Amino acid sequence: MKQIAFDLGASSGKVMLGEFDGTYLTTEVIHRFPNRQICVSNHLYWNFLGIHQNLTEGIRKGCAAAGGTPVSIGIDAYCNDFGLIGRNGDLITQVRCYRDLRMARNEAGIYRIMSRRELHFQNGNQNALFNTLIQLAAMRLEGDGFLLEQCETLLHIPDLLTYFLTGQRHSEYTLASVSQMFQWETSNWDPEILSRFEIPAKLLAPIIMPGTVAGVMTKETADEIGVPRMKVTAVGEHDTASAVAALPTNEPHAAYISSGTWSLMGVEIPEPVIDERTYRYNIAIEGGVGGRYRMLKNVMGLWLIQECRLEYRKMGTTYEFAELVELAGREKSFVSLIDPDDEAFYMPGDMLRKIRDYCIRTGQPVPDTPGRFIRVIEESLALKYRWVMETLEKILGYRIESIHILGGGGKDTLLNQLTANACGRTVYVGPQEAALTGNFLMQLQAAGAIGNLEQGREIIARSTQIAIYEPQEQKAWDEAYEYFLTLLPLSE
Ligand SMILES: C[C@H](O)[C@H](O)[C@@H](O)C(=O)CO
Repeated sequence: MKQIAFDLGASSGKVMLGEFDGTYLTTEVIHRFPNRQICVSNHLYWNFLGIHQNLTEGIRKGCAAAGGTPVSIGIDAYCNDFGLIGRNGDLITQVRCYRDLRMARNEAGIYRIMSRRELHFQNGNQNALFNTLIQLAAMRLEGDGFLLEQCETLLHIPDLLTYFLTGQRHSEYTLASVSQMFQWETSNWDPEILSRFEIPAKLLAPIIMPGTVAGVMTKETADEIGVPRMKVTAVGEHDTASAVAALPTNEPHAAYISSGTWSLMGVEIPEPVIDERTYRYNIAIEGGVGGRYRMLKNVMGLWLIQECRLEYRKMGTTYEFAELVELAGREKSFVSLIDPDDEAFYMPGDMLRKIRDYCIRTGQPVPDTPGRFIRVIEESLALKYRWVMETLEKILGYRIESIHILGGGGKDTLLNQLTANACGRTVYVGPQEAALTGNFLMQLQAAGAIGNLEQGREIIARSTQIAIYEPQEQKAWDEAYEYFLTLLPLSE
């Protein structure tokens, strides 16, 4: 049984062909392309049409490589960003990037409508300016609310791509669950939030669960692409949900780090936990596949390195990611540390200066070579993971036994080892194409090839090479952690 999976990250997209023979899942990347937010007159956008073109290109290549019609295709991407469909079925708005400044410009006004606290207790989502709700509120406050009245449907990126393939308008559950407009009790849109923020309920599409069929490619689209018509399956369309689905274990006390542009560190829980501590530490409760919930914290992640790389490229030197990691590996430990989630690091641009300024502000030596900058970032990320792990342990009341690094960030072998050292836990790395792998699992479930997530995870454990890192140098890391804690804001 062959399937196509499409995964869009904030720095790249990929299409994979997967084949399940009843025991093993084998996968092959058949198309990849770069992705990045585009700044025009101080607004940040995604090149949605380019993304769509790469999807169709990937489907064409996938069908050719499959040597027949694949059973289905599944689409996942980062969350929150959306397009609005007008009365004629067209895409009316550009797809903005979640880092766009319009939310920061309107922050005070937005949280006057409903406070951060009230919002968190309403559905447990993290308070973040990138949430769909906050983007919509900013649109209204900047005078674009008429679009919400006039347009027919809001669709998140994977749902938007599915719509252009099938003509069907749905809101996939895992994406809806992180929009800050979802209600757990009814598994539907939250009428209280919609009314307070004046979001017309008709704008939001019916919710569809992962592992079900979202539609069939229209004849026109199939002809346009030049492929046979095939099913589009709703997978865990939030890439993090798909990545977590691909955990190669059924161990209940394992933590995961979905590692890419962001590092999403968390655990799976059987029921949402929303309390003073999840509010205080801004821990998110998000919907997962297989009836699970994802309790996690966003850590700034490899974005910091991606942005440094870009700075070096602008200055005339192109470093491969692995090259930077190798340079960092040769540097001395714990010269300077940063809080990776300091708000200074959120927006694109000028990352080297921002790190330099942070070190000056906190009285630490200023890094002056690529290796030193990356060392600072990697050690700081590893220490932030420890803070997240300990915070989750306190809230959940159990010890996290192991950490699984999922996604492309697992290629960073230095960070894998530093994570084991900082957290004092065995770190398991893989699958590196976790979102795509989890995407395949939900397609297999929809096709009836697997019965449940546990079974799917056993298949992944059999089919994937998992690298193992054991903790080292515990005493030095404990000391560094003591200092690191002094850098965190008081609420942490
Ligand atoms: C804003 C981020 O995209 C989001 O929190 C994260 O969950 C994600 O989707 C990572 O790709």
